[in-house]
Amino acid sequence: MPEAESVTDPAASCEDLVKVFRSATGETHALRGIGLEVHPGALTVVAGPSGSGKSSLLTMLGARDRPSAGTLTVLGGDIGAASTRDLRQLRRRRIGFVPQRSALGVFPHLRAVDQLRQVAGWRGARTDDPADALAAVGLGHRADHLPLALSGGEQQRLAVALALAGSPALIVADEPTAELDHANADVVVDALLAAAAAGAAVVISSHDERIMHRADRLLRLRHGVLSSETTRRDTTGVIDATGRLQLPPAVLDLFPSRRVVVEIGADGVRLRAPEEES
Ligand SMILES: Nc1ncnc2c1ncn2[C@@H]1O[C@H](COP(=O)(O)OP(=O)(O)OP(=O)(O)O)[C@@H](O)[C@H]1O
Repeated sequence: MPEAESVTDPAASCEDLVKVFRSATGETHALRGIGLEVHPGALTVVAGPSGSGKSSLLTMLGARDRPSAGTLTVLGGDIGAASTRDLRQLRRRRIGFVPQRSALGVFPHLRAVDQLRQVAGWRGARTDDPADALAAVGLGHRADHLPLALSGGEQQRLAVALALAGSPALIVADEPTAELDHANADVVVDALLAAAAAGAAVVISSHDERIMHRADRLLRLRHGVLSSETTRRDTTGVIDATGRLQLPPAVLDLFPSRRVVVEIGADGVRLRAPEEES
């Protein structure tokens, strides 16, 4: 897989990204044409109601699934075109991933400290101190434990430590604080922000407003499309490839009849509800 990206390139980007799941009972369109970029040095949070497509999107950004249509580039590689072997290498060496069921993100038969050594080794970082990595997620006292001896929240924090081990270029975590209390959620977000500050591109999904407030960039999904993008400076609606405009939820509330008058003037474009005086 070509790895021609430069330091200023997005770590991951997609255009018109579509994911359709097919089963005996029919098709589910989980993602309906998404365009976005994930940047190094920033924490991007993906939010949205249950079923809006967060896991489907993160699974693909983590190079664990291929698009049904559209383009997806991760760390310079075209995910739709890459061989299974190339994808496996990319994931192992350069992407830290925390699955939604975090127990699936740990190795059941290895002590916590040995798991960290193993993963850091894959990423060419054999000098990393596993004790530091465990301490960073508040698990310093669990180094010699097997996952079975850890609580659900501790397993989730171990999965985060493994995703961070060896400083991968891209870290993708699907609801990495879902099983944690506020204090431990803050510890995990601190660790993810530290990785971003060190240059990684970090993208996580979350339902937690407190975590959304800590994001450098907040992307909201609705019914498989991107509905808004909020940075520390502003909130923008999203126009898809066919020209449909997705308004941020707070703005949508201003259009109760779901109709909009578009006025084009010398100063720019104004959107108003038909009920509103022009
Ligand atoms: N493997 C699959 N096979 C069939 N349908 C699927 C599959 N995975 C997800 N879906 C469907 O795709 C849609 C999006 O699911 P996804 O898990 O991406 O949403 P989500 O926003 O992560 O939801 P949650 O917050 O509940 O985890 C849902 O309608 C879901 O039922």
